[in-house]
Amino acid sequence: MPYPNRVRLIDVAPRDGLQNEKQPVAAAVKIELVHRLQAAGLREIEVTSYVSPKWVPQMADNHEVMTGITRQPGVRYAVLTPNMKGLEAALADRPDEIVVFGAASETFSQKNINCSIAESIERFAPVVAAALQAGVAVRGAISCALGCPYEGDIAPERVGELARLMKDIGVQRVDIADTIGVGTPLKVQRAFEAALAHYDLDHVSGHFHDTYGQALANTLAALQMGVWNFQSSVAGLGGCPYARGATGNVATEDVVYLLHGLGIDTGIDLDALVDAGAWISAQLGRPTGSRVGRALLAKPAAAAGAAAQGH
Ligand SMILES: CC(C)(COP(=O)([O-])OP(=O)([O-])OC[C@H]1O[C@@H](n2cnc3c(N)ncnc32)[C@H](O)[C@@H]1OP(=O)([O-])[O-])[C@@H](O)C(=O)NCCC(=O)NCCSC(=O)C[C@@](C)(O)CC(=O)[O-]
Repeated sequence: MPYPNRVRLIDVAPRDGLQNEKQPVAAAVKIELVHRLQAAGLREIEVTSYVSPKWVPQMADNHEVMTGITRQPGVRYAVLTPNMKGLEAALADRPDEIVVFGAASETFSQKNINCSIAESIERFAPVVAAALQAGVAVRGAISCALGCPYEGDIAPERVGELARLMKDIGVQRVDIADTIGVGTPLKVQRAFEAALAHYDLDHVSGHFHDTYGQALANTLAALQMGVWNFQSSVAGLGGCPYARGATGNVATEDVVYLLHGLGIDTGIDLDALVDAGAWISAQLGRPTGSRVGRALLAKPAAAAGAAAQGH
């Protein structure tokens, strides 16, 4: 299959990227990060999550962040909601999309949201119905789709089964999430084949962590299947607090460089994105986790500009 002509990227840094930070990150910094991402051309941003602050204290400022951003027309702002309590608080802050997050692994489901997979679907059903009723789009994350920190290998059938359950309760699109970055292209292919039995190509996306350095190869494998929606995190920030050993998401800068090199349109200004990645990394007191970011920041301006165009 030829590569898609365009790819839609969802930057998850403000949520997935910052939920795992040991140090507190001010709401003003999160808001500024969202502004920088939208200025760089991101049209979908995962802003925060409405989860229990006892479980993830880093997202306790969800209301402040969601109400503090200056929204740009054409940008979709998404938030995570695990239950009705989260949904009710989220709806008051007017997200464009909510994300329910399940897992293809029973153990991870218990560790992350304190219930079984079957219970999670029961819990999500009224959340999905109420969001759709309110005119808010619904996405579903299938965590541990390519492997689990507690159970090891995950059979593609389990990904397909969760996709089916999500489809049945009205989830409009699903993310195939490699929570701990153990996937390889063959696993990606099998997991997507399983999900594509229930969702079409326009309604599946890839969410790859880069723990084993496979995330770009996995992105390419999904692209070769026609997948054109991906999640990534500027500066490679990220990780799940309930996934032992998980490191950052693939860096948005690295994915954009790959895509532009393939001649695929993203609508993203790579230089502005690299600046955003350098800025948030400076706020966190460390260098950017993006290889492309590091390379372009080290180059003289003219050469960096050419590289940004994929030459
Ligand atoms: C789902 C629960 C709440 C169950 O947790 P629980 O302890 O079973 O829930 P509960 O209903 O018994 O409530 C416990 C307390 O939390 C409160 N509470 C309950 N719900 C909420 C809420 N929505 N907002 C605010 N507060 C809430 C509730 O009011 C109560 O407060 P108390 O009475 O003790 O004072 C908990 O397990 C939880 O919040 N988990 C979230 C974990 C999380 O955010 N993980 C990271 C995101 S997933 C991820 O990163 C993976 C992903 C998506 O990126 C894809 C990938 O890479 O794989």
